[in-house]
Amino acid sequence: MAGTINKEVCGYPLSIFFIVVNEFCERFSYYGMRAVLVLYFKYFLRWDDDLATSIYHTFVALCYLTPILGAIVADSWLGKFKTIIYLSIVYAIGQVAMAVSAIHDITDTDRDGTPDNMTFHVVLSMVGLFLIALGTGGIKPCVAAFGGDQFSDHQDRQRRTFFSVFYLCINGGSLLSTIITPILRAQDCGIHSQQKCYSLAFGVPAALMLVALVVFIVGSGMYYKAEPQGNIMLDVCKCIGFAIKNRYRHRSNQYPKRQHWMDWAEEKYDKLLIAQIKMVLKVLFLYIPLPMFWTLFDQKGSRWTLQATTMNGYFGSLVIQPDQMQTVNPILILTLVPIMDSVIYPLINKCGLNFTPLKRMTVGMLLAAIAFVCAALVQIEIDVSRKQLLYLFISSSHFYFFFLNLIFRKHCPPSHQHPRTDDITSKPQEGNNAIRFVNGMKTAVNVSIPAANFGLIEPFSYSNYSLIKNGKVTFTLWSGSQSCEYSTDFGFGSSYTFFIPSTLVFGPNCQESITAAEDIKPNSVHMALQIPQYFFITAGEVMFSVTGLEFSYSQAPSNMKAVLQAGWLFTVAIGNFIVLIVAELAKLPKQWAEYVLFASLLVAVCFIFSIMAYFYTYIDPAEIEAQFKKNVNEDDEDNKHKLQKTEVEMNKRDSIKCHDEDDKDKQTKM
Ligand SMILES: CC(C)C[C@H](NC(=O)[C@@H](N)Cc1ccccc1)C(=O)O
Repeated sequence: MAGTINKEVCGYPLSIFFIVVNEFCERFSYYGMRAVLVLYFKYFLRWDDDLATSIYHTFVALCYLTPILGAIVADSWLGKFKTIIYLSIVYAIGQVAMAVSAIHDITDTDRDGTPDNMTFHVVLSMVGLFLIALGTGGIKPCVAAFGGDQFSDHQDRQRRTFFSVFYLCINGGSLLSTIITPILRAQDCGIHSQQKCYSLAFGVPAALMLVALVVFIVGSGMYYKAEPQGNIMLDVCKCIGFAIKNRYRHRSNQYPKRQHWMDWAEEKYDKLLIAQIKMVLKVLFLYIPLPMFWTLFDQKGSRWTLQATTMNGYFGSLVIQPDQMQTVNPILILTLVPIMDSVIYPLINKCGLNFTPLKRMTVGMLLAAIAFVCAALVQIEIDVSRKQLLYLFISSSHFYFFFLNLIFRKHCPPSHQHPRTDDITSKPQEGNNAIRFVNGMKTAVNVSIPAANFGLIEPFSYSNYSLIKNGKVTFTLWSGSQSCEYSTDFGFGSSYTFFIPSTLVFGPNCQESITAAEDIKPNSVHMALQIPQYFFITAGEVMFSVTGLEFSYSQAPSNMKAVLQAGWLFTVAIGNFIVLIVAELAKLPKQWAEYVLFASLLVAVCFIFSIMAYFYTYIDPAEIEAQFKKNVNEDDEDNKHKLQKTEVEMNKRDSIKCHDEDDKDKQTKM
C-alpha cells in the first residue's frame, strides 16, 4: 500500500473490518436469494422445470461473467471504492425489484391468491435478476482486491490471513442465508390472501444488501483508495496489438530475436506497461486449466443434490432435505479454513516442505478428484440397493396383486380384474413418495391431506398417485357425512398403495383398519455417506480457492489487481459451461461412470497444471514496478545531466561561435 496509513488493530488495518462485514452481508444477500430462486420460478411464476433450471444457470453464469466489467470500470475509470458503491446500489435495487415482483397481491385483482398479470411479475423479476448479476459480479473482484489494497507491502502474512477471513465471511453469510431464507419462504403472507412468502425470502436479502452498502460507506474515511490509472485495459489491448503487429512486420530472420514477444512493443510503449502486461499474461496462462476444478465443484448444487434425493435423510429425529446437504460445504469451510491456517500449513512448513500457493492449488485439484471418486462409490451403492429394491418390488407387487384380484373378483366387473399398467415401477423424483389408495368399499370415498387431494375414489377403484414429502402425514377419509383419520410416517423415495377394506368403520380413528402395501421401499442408502465427498471437495476448495484468491492478488501488477480477480472468477464461469457441455456430450448411461469421467479429467488437467506451475516463477509486482520507476528516474537524471551537459556545450559552442563571428565581424569591419 502506498501513501495513506490507516488505523491498525493487532497489526491489521481497521478498514478491513468494514470490508469483511460488507462481504458477509453481500454473500448472505446473494446466496439467500439464490436458495429460493428455482422454487420461485416454479411455484410463483409457474414455469416448468426445464425453463426454471436454464434461467437459473444462465443467471449464475452471468454473475461470474460480469466481474470483468466491474474490474475494467474499477481499474480504469472509477477506482474500486466508487465502483463498489455504485454497483452495490444497482445490486440493492435489483434485490428490491425481486422482492416486489414476488408480492402476489399487486396484480391479484380478483383476490384468489394467484397473480392476474404474470407478465408484470416475470418482467420485474428478470430486470431484478439482471441488476443483481451486474451488481454482485461487478463488485466481486473489486471487494477482494480493495481488501488486499489495505495492506502495506510488508504485510504479506496479514494479507494472507485477510483472504482466509474473507473466505470465512463468504461462507458464514451463505450458510446463514441458505438456512434462513427457505424458512422465510415457507411462511404464509399476503394482504388479500395468504400465499408462500417469496417476497419476504427476497426482502430479507434485499435488506442485507442495504446493510452491506451502509457498512461499506461507514468505513469510508478509513480506506486506502488507490487512484484508477486511466483506461488501462485499452492501453493493454493496444500494446498487445502493437507487439503482435510489430513482431509480424519483423518476422524475417534478419531481425534479432527478442526475449519475449511483448518486447516487440518497446518501440512505442512504456517498459513498465510491457512488464505489467507480461505479469498478467503469465498468470492468465496459468489459469487455462483451472475451470476444470470449478466444473467438478459446481456439481455439488446439481448432481450431488440429485444424488441426495435418492438417499435416506433421517439423522435420528432430524430430517435433512436433499438440498440442505449443500450447507455441509460452508459448515466445513468454517472449520477447515482455521485448521488449515493454524495447524496444517504451519506443520507442513515445520517439516521443511515449501508448500507454495501453486502446490496447494494442485493438491486442491487432486482432493476434488478424490471427492468425485467417493461420489461414484456412493452412486454404485445406491444403484445396487435400487436393484435389490426393484426385485423386492416385483415380488411384493405380484403377491399384492394376487391378493387384490382375489377380493376384486368377488365384487368387480371383469374389466376391473387386471393389475393396472400405470403402476409406478421406478423411484419417484426428488425424494418424494408416491401414494395411492384402493377403495374396497361399496361406497365412494374421498381422501385428502393438506398438500394433496386424491379425489373421490369410486367403489373398487384405485386413486391416481400423489407425490408427498417425507415425514408424518395424516389422511382424512370421507364417505358421505362420515370421516376418519389415518396417520403414517414416510421416508424418502417410497411408493405405497393403501387399501381401504369393505369393513372400514368410520369414526375418529381408522388406523387399524387400513392396510398398506409397500410397492417401492424408501431410500435405504443414508445421506451421511455423502459426507466424505463433501469433506474432500471442501478441503480441495480451501486449498484451491482460498489460495487462488490470494495468489491472483499477490501476482497482479498494482493497476490490474481487480482485472486479475475478474480473470480468476472467469474460470468459474467457464467451469459452469463445461458442466453443461460434458454432460451433454458424454451422455453416459451410468451416473457413477460420469463421476469417474469427471474425476479422471481433473487428474489429467491437474497433471498439466503441475507442469505449468513448475515453470512459473513467483514475482513481487511492487518490487518490479519500483525497479522500473527507479530506472526511469535514473534515466531521467541521466537525461537531465546529458541535457545540462549538452546545453553547456552548446552554450560554449554558441559563445565560441559568437566570438568567432564577432572576430569575423571585427575583421570585416576592419
Ligand atoms: C468459490 C466461489 C467462486 C467463491 C465463493 N464460494 C464459496 O465460498 C462457497 N463455498 C459458498 C457456498 C455456500 C453455500 C453452498 C455452496 C457454496 C463465493 O461465493 O464467493
